[in-house]
Amino acid sequence: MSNVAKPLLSVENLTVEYGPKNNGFKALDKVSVEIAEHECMGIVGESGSGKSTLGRAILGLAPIAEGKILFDGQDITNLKGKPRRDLAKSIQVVFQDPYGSLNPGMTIGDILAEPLTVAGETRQSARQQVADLIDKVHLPANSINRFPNEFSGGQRQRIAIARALVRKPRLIICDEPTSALDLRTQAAVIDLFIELQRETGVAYMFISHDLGVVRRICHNVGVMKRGQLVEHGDADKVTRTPDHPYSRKLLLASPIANPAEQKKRRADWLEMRGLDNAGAM
Ligand SMILES: Nc1ncnc2c1ncn2[C@@H]1O[C@H](COP(=O)(O)OP(=O)(O)OP(=O)(O)O)[C@@H](O)[C@H]1O
Repeated sequence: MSNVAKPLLSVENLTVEYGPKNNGFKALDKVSVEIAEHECMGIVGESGSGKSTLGRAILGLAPIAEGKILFDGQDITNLKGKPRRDLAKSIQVVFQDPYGSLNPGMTIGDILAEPLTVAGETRQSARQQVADLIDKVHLPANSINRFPNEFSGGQRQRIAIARALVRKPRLIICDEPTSALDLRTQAAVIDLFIELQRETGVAYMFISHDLGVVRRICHNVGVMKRGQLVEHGDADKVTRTPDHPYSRKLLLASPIANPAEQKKRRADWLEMRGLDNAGAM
C-alpha cells in the first residue's frame, strides 16, 4: 500500500518471529505499512493480533526475521547502539501505563530535562524548554518540582506525552495511550494529541482497541489479524461487522479508491489540522 506523499516511515514485508529462528511463532507476518509526515495512522485489531509488536519492532525492540523498516529513507531495521539511541530523537513512544512509565524517584522537571542535558543542552536552556513543555501539555507550572506519585493517571499521561515531545520527534508510536484512563480523561488526552499534532506537525502511529478514538484522531487505519495487516483504509469508516455484533472482525466500509481521492483526503485532513503538505509549521 502506498500513501501519496513521500513516506516518513515505511515498513516493508516485516516478519517478527519469537522463539527458534525460522521455526518460531510469527507475531508479524510480512506486514507492510507507510506513514507520511504529519499523518496519524491507526492500527487496530483483536488482542494478540500483533499491534504492539509492530510498534516495538519500529523501536528496535522485537526480533525481526525478515523485511525492512525505513525512516525518512534510511534503513533502520537493524540499528543498534549509538545510531539507535540517536534515532530516539526522531521516533518516540507513549505507552498505555501512565503509572509504570515514569521514574518515581525523579521530579517532573528532571524527567523532562534529562533527554536534553544528555543531548548536550545547557541546564538553563533545558529548564526553559521544560517550562514551555509543561505549559504545552496544560499542567500547572509548579509540576516541575513534584514527583509522579503526586499526579492522577491523566496528568501522568500528559507528562509522558511531554517527555515524548522533549526532543521534537517526527514520529510518536502511541501504544494504547488512553486505554487506562476513564472516558472523560481519555477525551481530554485525545484532544491534547490532536492539538500537539496541529502545533508541531508530529506524525503518530496510534495503536488502539477503541474504534471511536481511532475515528477521532486518525487519518488512515490498518487492521491487523493474526500477525497480518489484512485491511487498510479511511479511519472515518472503520467499524465492526454489522451483522455480527460480537465478532472481533473489523470492516472498512470504504477502502481508499484511487490516488486522486487519496490525495484530496490527505489535503483536506492536513487543512483541518492547519498543517501544510511540505513540513511542520
Ligand atoms: N516477547 C514475546 N515472546 C513471545 N511471544 C510474544 C512476545 N511478545 C508478544 N508475543 C506474542 O505475539 C503476539 C502478538 O502480541 P502483541 O502484544 O503484539 O498483540 P496486540 O495486538 O498488541 O495485543 P493486545 O491488544 O492484547 O495488546 C501474541 O500472541 C503474543 O503472545
